[in-house]
Amino acid sequence: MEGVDYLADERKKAEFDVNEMKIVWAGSRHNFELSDRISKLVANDPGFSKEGRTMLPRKELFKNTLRKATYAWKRIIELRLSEEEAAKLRHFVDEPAFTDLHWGMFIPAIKGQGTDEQQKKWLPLAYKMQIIGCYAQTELGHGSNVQGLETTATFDPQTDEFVIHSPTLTSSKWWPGGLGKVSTHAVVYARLITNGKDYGINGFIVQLRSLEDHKPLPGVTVGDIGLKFGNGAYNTMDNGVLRFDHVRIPRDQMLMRVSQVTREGKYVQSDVPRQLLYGTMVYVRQTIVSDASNALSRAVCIATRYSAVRRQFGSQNGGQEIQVIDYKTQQNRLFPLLASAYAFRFVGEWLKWLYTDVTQRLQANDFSTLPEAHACTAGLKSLTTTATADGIEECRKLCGGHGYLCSSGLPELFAVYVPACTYEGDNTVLLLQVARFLMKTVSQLGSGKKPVGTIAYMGRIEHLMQCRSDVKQAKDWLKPSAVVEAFEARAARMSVACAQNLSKFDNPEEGFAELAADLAEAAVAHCQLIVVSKFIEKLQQDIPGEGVKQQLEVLCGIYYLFLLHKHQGDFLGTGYITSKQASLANDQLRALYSQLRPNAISLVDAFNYTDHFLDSILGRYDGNVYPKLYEAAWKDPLNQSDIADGFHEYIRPLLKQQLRTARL
Ligand SMILES: CCCCCCCC/C=C\CCCCCCCCCCCC(=O)SCCNC(=O)CCNC(=O)[C@H](O)C(C)(C)COP(=O)(O)OP(=O)(O)OC[C@H]1O[C@@H](n2cnc3c(N)ncnc32)[C@H](O)[C@@H]1OP(=O)(O)O
Ligand SMILES: Cc1cc2nc3c(=O)[nH]c(=O)nc-3n(C[C@H](O)[C@H](O)[C@H](O)COP(=O)(O)OP(=O)(O)OC[C@H]3O[C@@H](n4cnc5c(N)ncnc54)[C@H](O)[C@@H]3O)c2cc1C
Repeated sequence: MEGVDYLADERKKAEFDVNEMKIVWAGSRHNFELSDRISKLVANDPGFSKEGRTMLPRKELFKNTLRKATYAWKRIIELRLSEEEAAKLRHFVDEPAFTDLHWGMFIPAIKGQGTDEQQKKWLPLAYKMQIIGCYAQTELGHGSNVQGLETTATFDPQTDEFVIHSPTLTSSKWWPGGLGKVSTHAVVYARLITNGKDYGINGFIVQLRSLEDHKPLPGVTVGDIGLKFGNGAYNTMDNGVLRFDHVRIPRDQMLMRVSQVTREGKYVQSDVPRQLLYGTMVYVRQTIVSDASNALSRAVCIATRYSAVRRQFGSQNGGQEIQVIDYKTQQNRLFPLLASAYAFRFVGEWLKWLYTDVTQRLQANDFSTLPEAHACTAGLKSLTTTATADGIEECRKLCGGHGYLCSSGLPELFAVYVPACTYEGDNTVLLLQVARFLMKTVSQLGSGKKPVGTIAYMGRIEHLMQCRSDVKQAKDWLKPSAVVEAFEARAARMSVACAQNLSKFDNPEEGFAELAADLAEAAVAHCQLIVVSKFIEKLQQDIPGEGVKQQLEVLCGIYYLFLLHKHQGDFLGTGYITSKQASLANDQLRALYSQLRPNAISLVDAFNYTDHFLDSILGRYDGNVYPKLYEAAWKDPLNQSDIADGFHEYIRPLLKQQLRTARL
């Protein structure tokens, strides 16, 4: 029945002010109002309908995305939306498109690596979308190893140009989003060669297609790399392949903030660190951390609502069966994911602050916090995307058979999300970057250099190496100081153990390669400590709204106690807790699940997602799942006729043959 709220009883159980929680989730009242307004604007516009998306063949799917992306741009202009509003609109349109890379990487690369003059020339064109750009770094043969890229940019002093060339098959650019069929320009990363000397990787703005007829320019071979994982999903994006045959560009299209080549061909290194060339990746990794909470909360919202609607077993005297959300096993799989969505939200907010801070420092030529910013963005990108991709898949399983239907929204969400574990840095490769940072920190402990920021705990290494948990009863695990010390001691001990093992090798690089798996685990421990600490710090702020803070405390407790339970081998193995204390942590975790249960539906309502954005029958706000599932099945193209196409060709002869056999 339309108009009935099947989750109304669940909503009545809430012990907190949901509207205030919506503001906490959004980060501020301003953000809430902005998201609320723009998400409704998109949901109510038929131009942004998602109907039938997963059924479309690739060419139609792609054309439909072009239509939507350009329609979004038209609306942005007509409504005179600000940059912030436009970004929100693209987010709620909810379909990966070339515009993600244009706004998300091409423009930031020019901003971060271009000189003032270059920014003045290129940014106005890009902001008006008079040129469309992508970020062409990865090649067929190399992605993670940026120093191993093979494309060359050789300076020709005769003509004052760079010659961009793909010398081998493996040097073909491969993967850039928006490249395959749309971009007119790219920031291309290539080896800079001048006066016969190779100066390593640099960025260059290269025009690829004519602005008149969109044909590839002479010397440019460009196309799409082919179908990717899942129905619909990331196939809306034209990830591309690109080869250059001695393509000439003016010298001033080398991005020259980090280093320059003079008219005479002299290479000049600025006094900014070379790592700034990687600045766009730091920026995007930070946005990916914020996006993790979007994707995970979306899956959790679907699984939580459906778990309250779905009933199995336990009917007493002909009454209703039990809601599956009341099974402790369901809670133990679902509630830590709900808690993780909130945890990633808050660590994402903090990381945004850290990124803004490092950017301001860089502008003032203070490069001191760059290594920490790199370690935090790399590590948290790895941690949150791994947990989110795994979490979306767990949510699908939490919805039983119906989770496997595309109409649940979960298969497509997973297919779109899972490459986040690979793009913008493979998650293992990124953890090893964090491990290098940790090993460097440990090796400098005796030097008098005081560790600061997220690594400050290493400054208390002597205490952290020998302290023991003083937890005596389950509720002691609710004390923030007990928890932070536990996570600090675990992270510090794992790092120190790695450093001690590394010192046994004559060649440190050989040692690092041999111990890589342990090092990656130490990096995970460090990153989990950051997430836990930032959640606890959030709770120390003034949080208005009846019961809001209490709910966040429950979620925070679930987040860290679940981690403690899952990784208890680390906590026990490093000797910080006893098996009795581990068992008390588990008792407390179960108690928190019971506290969370009546609030579960309202905690996912606080994400304030429209049904359009969720695009899931199982996650509908009103919980009216079964009639809508039934209705959706009949919309499948297979059900357009009672007799399937192919019946006469294949099934009928088979049945006839069986009839003949039966007669024999
Ligand atoms: C129903 C469902 C529908 C749903 C629809 C949903 C629709 C949603 C819509 C949109 C979704 C939004 C999601 C976002 C969209 C994102 C789009 C995808 C974009 C992807 C783009 C890319 O992938 S671009 C390519 C990225 N490539 C990489 O990341 C490569 C990884 N490799 C590296 O980063 C590095 O090379 C390395 C870190 C591995 C280092 O290598 P190496 O050891 O060789 O080091 P170097 O010699 O180069 O340098 C060593 C030195 O530098 C320090 N360092 C390294 N990196 C950095 C850095 N970034 N910043 C600062 N410093 C750095 C390093 O620590 C070393 O320092 P030392 O002091 O010398 O130790
Ligand atoms: C959907 C999608 C969109 C993308 N968009 C873009 C884009 O717009 N622009 C762009 O330039 N690129 C893009 N990429 C490319 C992406 O950035 C790379 O795929 C990514 O950086 C991983 O590199 P790789 O493919 O070389 O993986 P590899 O490095 O080949 O990884 C393969 C395996 O080797 C392991 N491995 C590699 N090195 C090490 C090591 N040192 N130690 C231990 N293990 C190691 C990895 O953990 C992994 O298991 C995109 C990729 C995808 C999937």
